[in-house]
Amino acid sequence: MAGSVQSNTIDFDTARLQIAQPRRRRVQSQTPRSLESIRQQLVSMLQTSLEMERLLAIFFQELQHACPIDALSYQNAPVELRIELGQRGSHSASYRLTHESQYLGELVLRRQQRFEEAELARIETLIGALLFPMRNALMYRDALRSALRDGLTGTGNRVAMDKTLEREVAMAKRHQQPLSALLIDIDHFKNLNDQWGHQSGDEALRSVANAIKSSLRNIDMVFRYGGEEFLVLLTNTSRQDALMIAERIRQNIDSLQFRVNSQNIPLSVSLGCASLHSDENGSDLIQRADQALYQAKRNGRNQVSLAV
Ligand SMILES: Nc1nc2c(ncn2[C@@H]2O[C@H](COP(=O)(O)OP(=O)(O)OP(=O)(O)O)[C@@H](O)[C@H]2O)c(=O)[nH]1
Repeated sequence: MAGSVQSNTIDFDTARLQIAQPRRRRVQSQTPRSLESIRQQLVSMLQTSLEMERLLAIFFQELQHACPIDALSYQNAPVELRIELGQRGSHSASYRLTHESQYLGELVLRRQQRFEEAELARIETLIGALLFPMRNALMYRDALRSALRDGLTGTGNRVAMDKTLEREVAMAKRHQQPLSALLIDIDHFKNLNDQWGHQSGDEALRSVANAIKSSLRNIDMVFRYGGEEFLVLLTNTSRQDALMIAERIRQNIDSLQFRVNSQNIPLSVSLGCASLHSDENGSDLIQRADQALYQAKRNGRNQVSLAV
């Protein structure tokens, strides 16, 4: 049987009205009491978290009492958020969620059977309860991300780095998986600043950060370690593989076309590469990567050095 798509837009202010007047006629003729009690239960459960993943899991679970669905997917491309719950179904109901001019994302509910009109009305009432917590979760996520991000390059900042390093070292030890670190430092960056100005230096930092990010898998993590230094954490990556990745980053930056006033400015980086030993902690790992980086600089720059 062919699937169907039913699309709707849910606006925050409309939803607010809906919450203020929950006994809408079209819903009342169905099962007003039970729907209202499901909604109240949902509202109180949604107050327990500011995490979008958790909110949608609660919504998915509570929605089943009002209208069985097989899958829920949420996507908010501008904030790079995508959450999938359950199995896919051939029929779907889509909702574009907004608050005034703020876009809150797209919600798609799927199941094997077609959605009835009365079911859509129940779903819409419950989505109304989801919008306030969803807006708060997006604000919380945004605040959290800015607190952990370097404003200039969009990479993780030192706070994020310290937290992640500790977590990844613990995970690597628990699962007995390799963990590698790359310390990357731009060569002769002071000259670039002195010759072309601080703003061009900032541009170069952004270009290098982007080149590092695009040389990696999504799960690898990039942090701004200092002024013109970056740290990359490579989960489940052996020493040999880390060396290969380091070399790829070096080449990608070496071949960057970085221009100031239509003049080509050569950019290169030196890299120190280290893999976690079983008896060391995160700062030991970084220290060995730093020593290797120092060696790469001493050996003439624009190269990778592997820690012992
Ligand atoms: N434009 C810009 N420059 C920065 C920033 N943070 C640090 N720097 C500069 O980065 C330069 C680092 O210089 P050095 O540590 O001497 O290193 P280098 O010139 O890259 O030399 P080597 O690392 O030995 O190749 C300094 O001039 C800092 O002022 C920043 O956010 N923006």
